[in-house]
Amino acid sequence: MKLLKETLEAIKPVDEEAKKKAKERMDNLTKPIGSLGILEEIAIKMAGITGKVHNKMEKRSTVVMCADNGVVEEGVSACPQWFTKILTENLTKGYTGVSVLSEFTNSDVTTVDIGVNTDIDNPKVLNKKVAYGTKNMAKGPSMTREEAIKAIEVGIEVADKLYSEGYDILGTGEMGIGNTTTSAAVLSVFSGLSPDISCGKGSGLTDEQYEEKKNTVKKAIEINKPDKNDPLDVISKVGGFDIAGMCGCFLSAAKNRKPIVIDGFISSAAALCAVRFNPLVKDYLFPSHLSKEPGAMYMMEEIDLKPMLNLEMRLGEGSGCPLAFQVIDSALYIMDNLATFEQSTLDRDKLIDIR
Ligand SMILES: Cc1cc2ncn([C@H]3O[C@H](COP(=O)(O)O)[C@@H](O)[C@H]3O)c2cc1C
Ligand SMILES: O=C(O)c1cccnc1
Repeated sequence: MKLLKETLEAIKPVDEEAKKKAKERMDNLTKPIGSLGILEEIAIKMAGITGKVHNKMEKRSTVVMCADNGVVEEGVSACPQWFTKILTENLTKGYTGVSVLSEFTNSDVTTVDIGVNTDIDNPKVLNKKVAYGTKNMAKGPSMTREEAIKAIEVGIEVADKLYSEGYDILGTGEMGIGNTTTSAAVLSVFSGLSPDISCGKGSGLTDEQYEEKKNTVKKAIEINKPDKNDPLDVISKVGGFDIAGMCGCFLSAAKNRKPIVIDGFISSAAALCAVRFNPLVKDYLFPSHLSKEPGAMYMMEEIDLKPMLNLEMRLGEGSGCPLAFQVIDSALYIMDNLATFEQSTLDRDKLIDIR
């Protein structure tokens, strides 16, 4: 609990003065004011985080938290549970979507076993196992409160270490069969939305299985009665080790005054938990894309953030993060390189601000 407590206490607001200076420069670049939309917002937000108008995000990694979910025994995923272990190992071999996109975008993947239900003997997988999978949340809490704290602290430790090694920006991803079910439960608890709305078909379900998935989430919430005002209670009762670990990464980013990227539905569930721990965390988060999982839109609304892309992706793994790194690079490059009105010998006063 010490690390979590210290981390939460160390989170401070972003640098508003730097944001103001960044906005002034952005509005003085040769373009109609606000015309580069979210790219402008990204560059200004980054200034608030780093305290500098000009920024470069050269060293980047997507941290993939891998864990099994006991709720899989309710038949909430079409995929067998053992897929988790194989897919976790595949992350280190370059066989997954996030691996390929990371290679393409010159970024790393950090694979963490935070709770896969079998041992993984692979030096490229960080062994941070809290337990061999969670319990079935449809029958009782996913994990103990102590395990939830431990898993969040694993996430804080992993991200703290990466930032201290010189990573400029991190992304968050996951691997764990059944984790769209836990994420839907987290969303329903915090938002009050019915599981009929928060649940999607995840990696694929028949209509009949989909109905069962909704019933399972309803049952999990009914049995456990998570307290929406206590994120630790929500994570331990209806969350997963992957969600807890990613939540820890978000908290670490805010503590270290570093940027961090949200991927899809599951990563957003973890971001929502982090924001509920401390609302200041939001200013350190960059949502990459709007997942096609239907609950993703509500997740974004709940966190109150706007994703930068909509590519109708629904893969998870952190696959949106390497793409977001490219968009962020573009935004920062604009800030550095677009000519000012003065350089362009144009008169800014002739423009009308329609934002
Ligand atoms: C081959 C394959 C690769 C994946 N990569 C990510 N996921 C995604 O699907 C899983 C969640 O979906 P559900 O809740 O329906 O089980 C997670 O592992 C997530 O990362 C995958 C799923 C599959 C099948
Ligand atoms: O958006 C996601 O993260 C997602 C959606 C479906 C399946 N797995 C992950």
